[in-house]
Amino acid sequence: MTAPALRLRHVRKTFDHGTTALDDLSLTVERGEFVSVVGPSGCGKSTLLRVISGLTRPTSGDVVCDTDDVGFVFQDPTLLPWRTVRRNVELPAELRGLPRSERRRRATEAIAMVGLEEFAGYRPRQLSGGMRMRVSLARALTMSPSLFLFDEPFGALDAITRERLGDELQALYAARRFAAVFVTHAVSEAVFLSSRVLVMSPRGGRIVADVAVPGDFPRGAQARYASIALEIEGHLRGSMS
Ligand SMILES: Nc1ncnc2c1ncn2[C@@H]1O[C@H](COP(=O)(O)OP(=O)(O)OP(=O)(O)O)[C@@H](O)[C@H]1O
Repeated sequence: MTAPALRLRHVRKTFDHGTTALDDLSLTVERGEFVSVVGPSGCGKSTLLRVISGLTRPTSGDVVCDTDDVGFVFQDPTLLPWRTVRRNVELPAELRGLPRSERRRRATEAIAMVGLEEFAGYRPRQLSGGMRMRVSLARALTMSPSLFLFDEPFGALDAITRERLGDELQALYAARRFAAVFVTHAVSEAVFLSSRVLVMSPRGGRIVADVAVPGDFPRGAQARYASIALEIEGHLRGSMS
């Protein structure tokens, strides 16, 4: 049996002033599994991603994750403004010391995957918000990580761009089958993209529901409105009452 992409066992994170952001949280994400995490603001979603990535140490519990094989995509695309699209996308390969020809090959492939071939020579300020997010996605794709961590990646975009990027991300997932932990406030987005949706409680950072989403990938647009979304909304409301 292959090892899962990620395993958390009884993870607790309590900050110095006493807030418990994660409380006895256990989670396994299998290879190739796309898991979304929804929950109200302040429930611990970002802390969960920080603990998984090793940026924050848990107060107790274990995290098993190969952090060298993880790609990050945040709400803020965090591009270097003085670099072109191509040079931004090349950055992870450059940091790993890959030869120039290999960096270029990987960047070309990743830029094509997000449909930005014509913009490879542009600087970030010349791009729209959606295009900058595509660059951020391409940058994460260059090292072909087996696990992606997404922190509200489409949260700052307008509704149409958000949907389009959701479609593109799903097409990438259908082709590459990486594992993912995708944090979002949007239940319809979570249902559309995921094989499983976790609902976190507003206080105390616990998982209160773990809902499998049926349906093969790629899915049609109507999958955003599947009845399972109502069930998840119900869990969310229940956790907040
Ligand atoms: N570095 C920190 N020091 C102290 N408290 C923190 C720190 N980071 C987060 N917290 C607290 O932990 C709790 C969970 O925060 P977290 O940012 O993980 O929530 P979230 O679900 O990602 O919120 P949002 O959806 O608004 O981004 C909050 O009460 C927050 O105030």
